[in-house]
Formats: sequence, structure tokens, C-alpha cells
Amino acid sequence: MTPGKGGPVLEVRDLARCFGGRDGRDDALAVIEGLSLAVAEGEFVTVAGPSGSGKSTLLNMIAQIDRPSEGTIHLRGETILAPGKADLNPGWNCQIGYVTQEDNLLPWRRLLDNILLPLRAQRRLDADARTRVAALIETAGLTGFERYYPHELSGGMRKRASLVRTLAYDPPVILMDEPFGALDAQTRTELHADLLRLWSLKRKTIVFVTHDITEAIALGDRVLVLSRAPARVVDEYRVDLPRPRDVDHLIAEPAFARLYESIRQSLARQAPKARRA
Ligand SMILES: Nc1ncnc2c1ncn2[C@@H]1O[C@H](COP(=O)(O)OP(=O)(O)OP(=O)(O)O)[C@@H](O)[C@H]1O
Repeated sequence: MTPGKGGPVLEVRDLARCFGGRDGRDDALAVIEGLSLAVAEGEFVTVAGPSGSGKSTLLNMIAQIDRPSEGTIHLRGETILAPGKADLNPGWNCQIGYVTQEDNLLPWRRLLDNILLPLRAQRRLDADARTRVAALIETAGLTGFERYYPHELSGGMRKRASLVRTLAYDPPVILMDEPFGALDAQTRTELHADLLRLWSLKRKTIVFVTHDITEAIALGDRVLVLSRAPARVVDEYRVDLPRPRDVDHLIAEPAFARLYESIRQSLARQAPKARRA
């Protein structure tokens, strides 16, 4: 494992997650088994894997929404999650931002109120925070839409708002689960550029799950490929393409094509088949 410069900020050690099989039922599903990874400070790691291989389950555990059957998760060297234990330190929750497949904006709140919600909940909505939020809204191209309700915004704008909401409360680690999956190709490309621009402002540590090899390479410093369930990391590719990256130009690079083909073959070796334990 090569977490890169600066040492790991996030570490997953020998993680396992099994669903079902309780009350004597013989239907336990081993979704993750022996999965380890480490992510360095400021690193952008993308994770690809077959459908149903446990990518969301992995992020849910890092976000402390789910608990592992085995293994531990560490943030800056401290154990934040272990099997069967209550939250080791609930304060860690605001250290890890989670952008899911849904934008999760509250429909009855205006865009700005949605973005400010976590800051209000954490009692951190001071003048500095408001200035930071205004700058993020500007960078994401949402200036002028602050008083709009979510249903008055496009899908891409809602995604940008959800991203800005997470960046606004400044968690050191951000998890992203196929955040642009449901959008059209043009909007996705625009959002890739927005995300890279927003990321370059603060260089957050990001773990980004995707099905899309182009997206994995275009965004990531490193691409991890998961096996079919029970998932573990089977391959790892360093993306030595210069930043800032322009996705449209990047895909014409021979180095991009070589990497794409290696990752495609790695994924092809993983059939989307879950194992009943
Ligand atoms: N709460 C749960 N109870 C039982 N099984 C679950 C639960 N959550 C997930 N699973 C199972 O775990 C497996 C992995 O699901 P998960 O959503 O993590 O996969 P994924 O790799 O994110 O899939 P996709 O790429 O299709 O989004 C699936 O077979 C799913 O049915």
C-alpha cells in the first residue's frame, strides 16, 4: 500500500462486513473481507469495483453509519470504529463529510439554508464561516441562487449545493459515493471541473467511489480496484498525470489510455457475483 506523502490520515485495517445469518438462518452474506487501505493527507483516492462489491458499505462504515463485523478504522492514528462498540468518539462525526448518491437537500429550505445547516448544527456559523460559504458558492457557480428552493434548481446545481454544504463545514476527510452518477455526460464533465477547482482550494482528503474509469482517473491521485464481494483491494494504480487537469484534454493523452486499459482489465477480472458464506 502506498499512501503517498505525509502519512495516512485515514486507515482501514482488515475490515470485514457480513450481513444477515442471524437467528440460526443460513443466509449470511460476506460483503467485505480483509479490506485494508490507507489515504494520505490531501490525497484524492478513487475506488472502483463491480456493482454490489460493497463500495457503499465501505463508505458507510468509514462514515460510522454502519459497523464492521471485523477490523478497525483509524483517523489520524486514532481508532474511530471497531466491531460491536458504540461510537468511540462521537466528535469524529464532523471530521468526515459524506456526499452520497442523493443530494439530501431539504426541500423546504432554501439553497443557502441547506448549505448552512451543518454549520448551524455544529454551532460554528460565525462571520468567517459565512465568508467561506460565500466564496464556495461563488466557486461552484451558485451565486444568485441562494434563495432558491431545491426544486427550482437543476440536478447539477443541487449536486454542487450538496458538495458546497459538505466543504462549508470543513471536514478534513470527505467521502463521495458516485455523487454524479445520475447526471448527463455534459453536466458530469462540468462537475468534475468544479470539484477539482473546489478541491484545489483546500486539498481535502477524499475517497470517491465510482463505476466510471474515466472519472476515477481524471479525479484521482490513486485508483483502487475492489474485488467482487467479499471485497478487498485487488489492484492499485497511481495516476501520474499533471494537475490541474482538464478532463476533455486528459482523455487524449497516451498515458491516460494506458491507465484506462489496465484498470478496465482489472475490473473485467472481477465478475459481479456475491458469495453466500
Ligand atoms: N443493510 C444491508 N442488509 C443486507 N444486505 C446489505 C445491506 N447493505 C448492503 N447489503 C448488500 O451488500 C452488498 C453490497 O452492497 P453495496 O451497496 O455496498 O455495493 P456497491 O458496491 O456500492 O454497489 P453499487 O456499485 O451497485 O452501488 C449487496 O449485495 C447488498 O445487497
